[in-house]
Amino acid sequence: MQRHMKTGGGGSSLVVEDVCKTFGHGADEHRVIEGLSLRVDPGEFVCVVGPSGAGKTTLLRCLSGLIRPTTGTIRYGGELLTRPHADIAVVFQDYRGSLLPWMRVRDNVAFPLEGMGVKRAERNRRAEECLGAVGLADVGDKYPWQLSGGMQQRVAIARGLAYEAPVLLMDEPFGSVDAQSRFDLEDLTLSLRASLGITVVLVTHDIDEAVYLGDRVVVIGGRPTTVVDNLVVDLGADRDQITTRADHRFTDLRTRVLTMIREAQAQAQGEGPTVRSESTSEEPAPDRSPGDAMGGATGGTGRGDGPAREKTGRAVR
Ligand SMILES: Nc1ncnc2c1ncn2[C@@H]1O[C@H](COP(=O)(O)OP(=O)(O)OP(=O)(O)O)[C@@H](O)[C@H]1O
Repeated sequence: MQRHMKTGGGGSSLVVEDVCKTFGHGADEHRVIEGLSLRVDPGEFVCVVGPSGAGKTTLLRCLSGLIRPTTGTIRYGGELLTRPHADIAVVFQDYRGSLLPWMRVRDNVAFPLEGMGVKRAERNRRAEECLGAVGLADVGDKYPWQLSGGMQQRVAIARGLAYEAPVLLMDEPFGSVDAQSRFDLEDLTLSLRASLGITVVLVTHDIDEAVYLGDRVVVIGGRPTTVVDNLVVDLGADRDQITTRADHRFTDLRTRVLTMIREAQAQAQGEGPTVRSESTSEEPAPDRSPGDAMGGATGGTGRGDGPAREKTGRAVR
């Protein structure tokens, strides 16, 4: 792996505090997210799961600075995030919509750097380096349509890495590829994270994927959406598609997350119990630190350093 690639490590903390996001106005107003708080510390790998339409992409777009919350704040390194930040790169959902078919692969990877004022020689150097990092050192001269779906998604990841940003946001990045490519891309992401020390926030529909990849799994849901739970994944740093997925701790966590999502779905449909997050309570318990109240990893990032436990935000009935 390209250990000399620059990323600046995991950057700074991302802190989401009491965020609401509403679309539309008047009769068309739709409050998607309400009172959502979350903290991601440098170097963490946090997966966000929730029912379809819960607002996962909306949350990620807020974290990227592409859209702003209606109320509440998002801070990066203590500073209010009001626009895209050089430290935060995004890999979008569908490579087919994000790669430009008339551009060679190398130019696709280098393209966003042009707008950042990076000189051509440096753009090409970074593109080649990032293509090497995703195992595509020899395809720079090809066009995206000459590559398989899995390879195209690797190109999209290489483009995210080319920013050399310490924080990588990924929106359902493997949703469009076949199952085997998905496993390969998951392992690629884990090894990039380990070698570059970056912070990753990944949104996925796939609960198994979230548990396999994450140091933490943040479950969102409800109506409007908030944080339902925040689970530490105690599976250690070395994960393997066969043995990790067969581990009883993996299956236990998957069952817990799936149960919570089903409850959140039922509640959103007006059938189930009210699911309310302690971590997003307007009045955090007095014995909690602000970090705890925000669903953060205060007292450790939870990277395989203890038994699976709910840090904050337990579902309460
Ligand atoms: N720009 C927008 N204008 C109006 N409504 C929007 C906009 N973006 C998202 N929404 C609405 O916000 C809600 C959440 O959408 P979002 O795509 O964030 O959910 P999601 O959890 O990512 O969904 P999925 O899992 O199906 O991809 C949906 O009801 C969607 O229609």
